[in-house]
Amino acid sequence: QDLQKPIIGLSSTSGGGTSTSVPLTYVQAVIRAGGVPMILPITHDHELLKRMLDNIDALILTGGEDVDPLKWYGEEPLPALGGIAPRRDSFDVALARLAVERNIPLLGICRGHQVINVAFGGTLYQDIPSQVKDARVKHRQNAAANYGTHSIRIEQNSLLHQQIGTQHIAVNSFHHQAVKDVAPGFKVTATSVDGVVEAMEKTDSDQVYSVQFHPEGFIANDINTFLGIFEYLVKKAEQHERKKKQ
Ligand SMILES: N[C@@H](CCC(=O)NCCCC(=O)O)C(=O)O
Repeated sequence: QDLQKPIIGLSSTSGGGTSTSVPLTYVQAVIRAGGVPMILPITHDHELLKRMLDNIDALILTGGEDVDPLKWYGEEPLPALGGIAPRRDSFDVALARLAVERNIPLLGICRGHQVINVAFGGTLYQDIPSQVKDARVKHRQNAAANYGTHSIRIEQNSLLHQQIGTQHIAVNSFHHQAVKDVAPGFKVTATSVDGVVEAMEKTDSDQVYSVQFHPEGFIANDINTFLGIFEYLVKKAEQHERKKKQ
């Protein structure tokens, strides 16, 4: 059949409960990669959630607030924990679990990377500087999103390696939390020199993957080094769309 451009769902943030929004950089990156962006507003209505997933061909969990440690990985909040968004946590975790259950291609970015890890049983460092021994890399950069400030090393033949074609590159960095215990069924595919997890993928799937950095920040500024991360998702979304039509 004639395939239309696949619809890529983007999890939104609620702006304190009075709005639903996604940074424009995610929208621009999806369009550049050949997809149609669709913002998914936060809801706890399971029927609404399912209808949203019926109408997308892939899902991106976007960046934002810290994840509630007590609710999602059983830790008391440390003084260095940042702002949390409980309603968003529940929404994002439900989206991640339903997407995997329904074989919908899934990409997590920054917070989204961390949400995928806790959604499937992993834990987080609540604050890298106060918790990671030898934390000697600045993970909250004071530089534009289109500029890479620290390097990462990528596992050979990982999805990320296939998507961007290199095993060593500088990335942007806007986070103070990180994956600690990797969720069962996932593997680490990139790290920074201080051992912080910078990318993961599901071991029994080729369409569930996540990155701690922000590839969209480069793409929206016409730097296409990381465009392959989004183009791969769009390709998987096209396959999902084709299967839905069969
Ligand atoms: N709160 C977490 C995740 C940080 C994060 O997602 N940063 C990006 C915010 C901008 C955006 O919405 O993309 C942490 O600090 O580790």
